Amino acid sequence: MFRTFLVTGASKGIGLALAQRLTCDGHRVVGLARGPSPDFPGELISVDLGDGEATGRVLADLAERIPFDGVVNNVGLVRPQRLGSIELPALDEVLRLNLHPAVQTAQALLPGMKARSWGRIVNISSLTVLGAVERTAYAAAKAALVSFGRSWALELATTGITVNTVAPGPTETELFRANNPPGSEGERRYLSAVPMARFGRPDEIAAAIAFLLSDDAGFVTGQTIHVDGGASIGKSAF
Ligand SMILES: NC(=O)c1ccc[n+]([C@@H]2O[C@H](COP(=O)([O-])OP(=O)(O)OC[C@H]3O[C@@H](n4cnc5c(N)ncnc54)[C@H](O)[C@@H]3O)[C@@H](O)[C@H]2O)c1
Repeated sequence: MFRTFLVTGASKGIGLALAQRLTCDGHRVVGLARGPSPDFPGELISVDLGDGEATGRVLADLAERIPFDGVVNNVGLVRPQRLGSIELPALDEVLRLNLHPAVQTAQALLPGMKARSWGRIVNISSLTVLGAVERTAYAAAKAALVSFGRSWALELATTGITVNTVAPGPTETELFRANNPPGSEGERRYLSAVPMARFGRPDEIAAAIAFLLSDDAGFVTGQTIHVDGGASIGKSAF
């Protein structure tokens, strides 16, 4: 069955790879991002998801004109800060951009999904929920997304709407490279944490999300899938 999905942060990286994958599978994808992308395969709407009012207006319009079957809350922001020099406005900015749009999209699309008794919400978390150097705000926000998913899954359990989380490990995207340039200490640290000894590709993360959006995943809810080359189980000492 072909569906219609909304993807936030869709112009690059994991969001773009997901849009391409879903389109290849025959689905319709509407994306939200700050800027245009020549590679985006569907309707890409320009909005700053950090602007709650503008986001609310865009979502109200979309929910009215398009019967969405699901949403992938993919937009995210990292501002590396070490304990001792954490600035509260930056902490708030990271928490807000990772969390507010997820609540807004879920709430905007919920009435339509409930009316059709079918829906999918997938939140994109991160390996850093396990703890990561200089990632206080980011890791906390990503842990909150896992928690959102479990609470929403329970609230919606009898509605036909599932809610799940994908937690990528280090993945070759602009966001990852901006914080961990080639040859940096960060790159070395992340690589050494992945038993498969390589970074993920955006299409590998997209494949796990596509599964959770599918009819095949109809009995899966409240779960977190780690797509991280084994990083979340760690390297065996034996
Ligand atoms: N790349 C990794 O290693 C990695 C690891 C774990 C989790 N993640 C998570 O995966 C998700 C996608 O990350 P990515 O690496 O593909 O990022 P990316 O920087 O490559 O892409 C981010 C996307 O978000 C959009 N975006 C950013 N700020 C926005 C704003 N204020 N308003 C609207 N759109 C905005 C950008 O336009 C872009 O489309 C994020 O939630 C990130 O935290 C990434």
